Amino acid sequence: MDKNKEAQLLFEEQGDQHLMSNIETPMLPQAFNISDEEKIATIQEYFAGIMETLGLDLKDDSLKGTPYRVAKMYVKEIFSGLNPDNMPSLSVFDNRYQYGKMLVEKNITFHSACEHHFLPIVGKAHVGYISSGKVIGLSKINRLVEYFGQRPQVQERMTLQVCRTLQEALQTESVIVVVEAEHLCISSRGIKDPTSSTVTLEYGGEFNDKALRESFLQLIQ
Ligand SMILES: Nc1nc2c(ncn2[C@@H]2O[C@H](COP(=O)(O)OP(=O)(O)OP(=O)(O)O)[C@@H](O)[C@H]2O)c(=O)[nH]1
Ligand SMILES: [Zn+2]
Repeated sequence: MDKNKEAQLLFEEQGDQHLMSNIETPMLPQAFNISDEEKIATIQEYFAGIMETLGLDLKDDSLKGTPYRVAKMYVKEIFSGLNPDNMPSLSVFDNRYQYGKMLVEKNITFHSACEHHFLPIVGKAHVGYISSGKVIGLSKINRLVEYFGQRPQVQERMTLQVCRTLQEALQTESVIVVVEAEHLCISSRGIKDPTSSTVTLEYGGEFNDKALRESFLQLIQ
């Protein structure tokens, strides 16, 4: 069956339920059994192939280290969020502060990469939550955004991943996440629009209330 037809039938059957439940980055199970060093060695080889195919002379002093440099950067830096070992530990503790209103961590700068073109996504995330008894170390929110950013991503999935993980850690549905970002695949190639940006949001619990959502949006302006 034609792929579009298949997707349409699935959508008619399940509404957007299947979209919401499928927020994990699609991964091969064997990926978790390969060490970082093995991944770097393999990627280095393939990347050298890409450079050679482009006609670059890998004997050149400036180019010869590039395959290793790129491989190390992929595994240890810009795609390090594919390795669950790098998931930040989210220190959550009891809310002893008697603080019951919304907490906002805003303007969290992050870098990611678009999974369609492997070009940078650069943006800011804004996160709010209302404690149901648990609070989280502030920097852990920034670390979580960074972790999910360090993967090939689509912005919609990243937004949901941050929101769901915080909801689980804080044991409350009352979390809101707004992500605004520039996609270099839009600004620097293809349509080459340097002024547009992409905004996504996800929320639950008390943020289903329009007035509360609006006061969050006002705070992040
Ligand atoms: N929904 C969504 N789309 C994205 C994201 N990042 C990039 N894209 C889009 O993914 C699409 C891939 O489209 P294709 O037609 O397969 O690729 P392409 O020929 O390079 O498309 P152009 O970018 O229009 O030149 C493009 O429209 C991108 O703008 C994202 O985070 N979310
Ligand atoms: Zn892209």
